[in-house]
Amino acid sequence: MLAAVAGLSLMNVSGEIVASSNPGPGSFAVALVDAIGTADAQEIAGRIRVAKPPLDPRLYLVLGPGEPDPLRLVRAATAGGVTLVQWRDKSGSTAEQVEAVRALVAASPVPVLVNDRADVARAAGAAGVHVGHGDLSAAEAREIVGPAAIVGLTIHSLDEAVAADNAPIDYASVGGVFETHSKVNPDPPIGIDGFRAIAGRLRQRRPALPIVAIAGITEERAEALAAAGADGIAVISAITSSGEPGRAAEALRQAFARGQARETAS
Ligand SMILES: Cc1ncc(COP(=O)(O)OP(=O)(O)O)c(N)n1
Ligand SMILES: Cc1nc(C(=O)O)sc1CCOP(=O)(O)O
Ligand SMILES: [Mg+2]
Repeated sequence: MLAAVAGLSLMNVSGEIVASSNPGPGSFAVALVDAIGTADAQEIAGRIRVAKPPLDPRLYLVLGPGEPDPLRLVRAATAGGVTLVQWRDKSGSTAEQVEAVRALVAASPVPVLVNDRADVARAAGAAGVHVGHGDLSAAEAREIVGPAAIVGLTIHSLDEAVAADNAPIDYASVGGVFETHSKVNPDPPIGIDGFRAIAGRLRQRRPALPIVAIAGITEERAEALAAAGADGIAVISAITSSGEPGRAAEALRQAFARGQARETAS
């Protein structure tokens, strides 16, 4: 697969280089063969344009090996409206994580990201990786997963927002907005006002960066966060503990859409 992509990229970029010198129709083919034969690897690499998987962060489900049937959960939740999935395994071996993520990628109709482990994301063919304070930096994660992958970054404070100004990321996740029982969050919840302040600082420098909110998000809070300008909500328990993941996802999506409508109207 990689060899096929490399070969096609070499052909495409060589074709662009030759076309830019306006050769006549009779000499294009010869010039193309010459360009391929003398191609400079660095120049080709620098000219390749890569398409990222589309990122729709509206309803982001985070789940891990504690779920009794992760694939079934993801199928139901995505049918209900989950737009992005993250595998978050804080203790499994590398081999276990790669196996789990490969299965998830095959089962999920939406992009799957891997928490913390850029190496696992790459090995398992995931769409990208999510990192936070104390993990690989965003730049290090990007080095591993490459330019076509999605890299997400947790932001817990205004200082972290400032530090992220030049980080090579595709979205930021701001939290912990409310108290959560799904992980130990040492800092007090930032609340909706804290979310607004951090999102505002991130958007000063990067107005187009998608920003999701995380921690303790329920249906009611989903609406309030959308109205406060969130591009998405990331949840664990609101879906995994609901008993009906498809319905829970639908309700969260509807609540989020109501909040977005309020934001647009204001
Ligand atoms: C979408 C999303 N947002 C935040 C986090 C938390 O990341 P991090 O701070 O690195 O903590 P761990 O999840 O690694 O314990 C996340 N995973 N996903
Ligand atoms: C994985 C994670 N990160 C958080 C952060 O604040 O950085 S909160 C969190 C768990 C969110 O789970 P729930 O939706 O059940 O509260
Ligand atoms: Mg992490």
